Amino acid sequence: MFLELSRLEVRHAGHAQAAVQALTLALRAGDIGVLIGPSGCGKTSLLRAVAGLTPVSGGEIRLSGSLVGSAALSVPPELRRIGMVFQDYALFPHLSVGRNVAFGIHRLPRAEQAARVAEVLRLVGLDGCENRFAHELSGGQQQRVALARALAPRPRLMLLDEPFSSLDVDLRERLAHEVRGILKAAGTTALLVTHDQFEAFALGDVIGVMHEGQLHQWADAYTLYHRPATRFVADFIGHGVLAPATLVQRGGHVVAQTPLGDLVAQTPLGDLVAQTPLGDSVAQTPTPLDERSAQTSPGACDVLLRADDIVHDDRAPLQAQIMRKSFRGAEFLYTLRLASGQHLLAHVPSHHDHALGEWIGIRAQVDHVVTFPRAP
Ligand SMILES: Nc1ncnc2c1ncn2[C@@H]1O[C@H](COP(=O)(O)OP(=O)(O)OP(=O)(O)O)[C@@H](O)[C@H]1O
Repeated sequence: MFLELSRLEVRHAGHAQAAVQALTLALRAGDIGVLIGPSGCGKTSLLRAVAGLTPVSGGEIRLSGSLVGSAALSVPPELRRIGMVFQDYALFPHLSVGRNVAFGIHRLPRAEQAARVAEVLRLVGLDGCENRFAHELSGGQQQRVALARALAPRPRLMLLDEPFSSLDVDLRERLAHEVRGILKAAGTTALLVTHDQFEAFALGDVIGVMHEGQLHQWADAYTLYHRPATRFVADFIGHGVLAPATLVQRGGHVVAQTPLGDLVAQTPLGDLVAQTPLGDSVAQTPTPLDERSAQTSPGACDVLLRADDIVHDDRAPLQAQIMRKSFRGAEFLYTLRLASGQHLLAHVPSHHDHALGEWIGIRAQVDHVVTFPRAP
């Protein structure tokens, strides 16, 4: 592993609670890790600790196997060979693009500097822009210059803190894909912070969901979405609701009795099978992390029903009333209410444009049945 954080703790003066608490993760060389979570969950504190800009109060940070940060030892930021890109790109507006990019390599001989500047500008798709001024460039171009500047000294790790948040939505998504391509082409290991899950999905090989200083899950996007390890991850990633259900033993199976009918587990502690009108499909339960995690033993539980799990079907006997709808281009996100009062979310193709208050037929088509202990 290239970057290893073991039980990392970061405390800020005047705060009783640590901003980062006993956080452990590992990132392989060449991989892009993304940290995501609500405002104040400790993402920036973690990134700054890795950079050496904020002291570590407990645990360890290792780069390539060497200890660079702990409560007892802190390798200065300039010796960690880490490149950083921030939200506001912080370019020098009165300097040319070339001089901005050369900022971190001014000790190199001039010819080498110029060659490296040209090389990284080519990498970010701005070849030949050396003599333009930073203030003449668009926001997206400026952010690519910031990336080129951070890459120029050949850092062994890149840290990016909300690098796209000052850009408009369209540009953000395009740039997220571009930046992934650039980091991969440069072969750089990177850790990026964002609060936007689409950005995280577009960029990350591995994604960490943080909440109140703790890492709830560190996994690829598919696993986070389909096998959330905690209620918080289930709620934070994607659209869905946690609905009350009861797990009962029936035959050799555990059955989740849900507001949308029975979902059947193959074995008491094994994978779950969703019985759907299209046939049974095998689903997996999350890997339990701790007491907040998946429930597969009989009793009251909450089952995760994603907006994609609820299918609108005029012939379905189960009816739900449309409480709210938001147009998302190809589909609507409907907020529905069952006669029991239970709310659900459903993605429905946008040609099914029903009125608010209308009752529509729905059924469950659950590929991954995920259950958690009932909330107190
Ligand atoms: N320099 C500081 N001094 C004191 N407290 C701080 C400092 N920086 C952050 N904190 C506190 O630490 C906690 C985590 O903040 P942090 O900025 O790491 O979160 P974040 O997830 O990056 O948030 P955001 O998405 O809003 O940037 C917050 O409670 C914050 O108030």
